[in-house]
Amino acid sequence: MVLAQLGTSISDALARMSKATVVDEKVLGECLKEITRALLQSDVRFETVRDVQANIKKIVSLDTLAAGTNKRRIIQQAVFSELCRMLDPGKPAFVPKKGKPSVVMFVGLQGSGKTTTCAKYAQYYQGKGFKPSLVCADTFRAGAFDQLKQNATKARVPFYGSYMESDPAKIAVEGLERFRKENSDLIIIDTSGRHKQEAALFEEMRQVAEATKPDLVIFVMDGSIGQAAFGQAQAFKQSASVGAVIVTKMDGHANGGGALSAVAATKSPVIFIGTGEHLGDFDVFDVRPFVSRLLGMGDLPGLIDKLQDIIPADQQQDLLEKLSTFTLRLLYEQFQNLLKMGSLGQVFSMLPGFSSELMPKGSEKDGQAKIKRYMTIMDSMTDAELDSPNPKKLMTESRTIRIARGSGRQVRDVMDMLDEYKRLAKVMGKMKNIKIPTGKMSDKNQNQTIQQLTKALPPHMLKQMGGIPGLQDLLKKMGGKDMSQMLGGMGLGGDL
Ligand SMILES: Nc1nc2c(ncn2[C@@H]2O[C@H](COP(=O)(O)OP(=O)(O)OP(=O)(O)O)[C@@H](O)[C@H]2O)c(=O)[nH]1
Repeated sequence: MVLAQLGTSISDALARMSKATVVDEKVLGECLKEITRALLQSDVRFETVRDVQANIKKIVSLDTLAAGTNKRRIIQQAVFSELCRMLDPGKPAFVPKKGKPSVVMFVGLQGSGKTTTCAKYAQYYQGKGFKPSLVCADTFRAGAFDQLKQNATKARVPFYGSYMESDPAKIAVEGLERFRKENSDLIIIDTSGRHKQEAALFEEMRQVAEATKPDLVIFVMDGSIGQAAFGQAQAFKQSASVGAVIVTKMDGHANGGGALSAVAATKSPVIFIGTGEHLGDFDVFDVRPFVSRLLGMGDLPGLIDKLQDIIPADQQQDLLEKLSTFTLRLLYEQFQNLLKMGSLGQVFSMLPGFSSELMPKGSEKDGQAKIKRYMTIMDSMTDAELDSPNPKKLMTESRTIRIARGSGRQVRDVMDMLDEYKRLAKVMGKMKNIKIPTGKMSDKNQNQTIQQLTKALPPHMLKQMGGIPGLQDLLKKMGGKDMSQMLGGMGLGGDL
């Protein structure tokens, strides 16, 4: 089962339970059965699923819950915290520090996505202000150096390698020396892979590690192997003092839930997940926000991070000002920003309860197609239409027919697009006035902000965010961010 489906199945089970008039043992039992089934279908190990189920039952002892307690909320929280526990090995990994030279060595089987991931990792840290560099110590696979070179060039990161030298440890040391001289603060070493775990691979890894003394060894693993991840992660951990894991190909048909929980069971921290072939298809793996997204509860801090990567800081203010008149052109620009982000689903899934109409879970491709369709329609509009503060009013029958013809779509499609715009503009209008005070918030400030948010947010979104306690939690996490900046950056505050 693809991860998005796992999340949907679990949230569906919780939603069905929420609809029951009374939550009794039978309703709880049904809900747990569905959750168990979803986890097993996602290839999570049987023992883990059994523990999750037992722990939820332990937390939610219906008999002992006082009358009047919100049983649904307690069950939801229990599911949330059990999923977090399942994925959290409770051990943080080494984190490179800017300006302080670190060496990170990548290991993994052939085809796991190691070389691609080295470049993604370099690009990620470059975006955080580091000076990364890449060394190709893979002398086993012909073409490995060229591939790394290509990726490094794309990421604009300096690289080192050799077509002639056959000793990987020697190349690694030469690369280290070169980049230390150039003041790189994050030297990333890509090593050879093999088709299977074998002595020669481990011996080579040992030699490279001995010669370069890495601060961190990252094991890269293909997420589609599901439960088999347990054995693989265990073997690498023992042979190469692996300090962290990156699970790749979490975008495809991967039994990602299985791989992640299996890795966590070896007590190895997963630090990133690969979600596609492009360099930007790379997400920090942080258990709580991840589970939150999985259950459709959103990950706003993650979203802010992603947005800040995409919309340069100097354009954010500009965007805010433009927001005061939310025109179709602005919506068009925001769609462009979204498409630039590569996998749209990643971004949308970070929005709490984001419109099931525009971007249903598991159907991100359809959502993307819809956005492109809307953009084609807007391409057939005149400047006056795009810049109008009230395009619906402007839209006569003849204009609508002209736009439909021009874009090769039906009149109905044009109307759909305008409805979507209206819906987004309405929420945007409410959002832009909400200011979250910077710095530490006083209780009074926090209460005021919560009151504003409660009024502005659509009721179902508020519910999905966990009501007022959920908002309080969110504000704490956000510190001093401005709500309109956060949502406005998307141009899509809409039926979030
Ligand atoms: N869909 C998807 N494909 C990925 C991801 N990461 C890597 N790939 C693809 O997986 C294939 C193998 O990736 P490589 O980076 O060449 O693998 P490698 O582990 O370095 O292979 P060796 O150098 O032979 O050991 C390539 O086609 C990548 O584009 C990911 O997160 N998602």
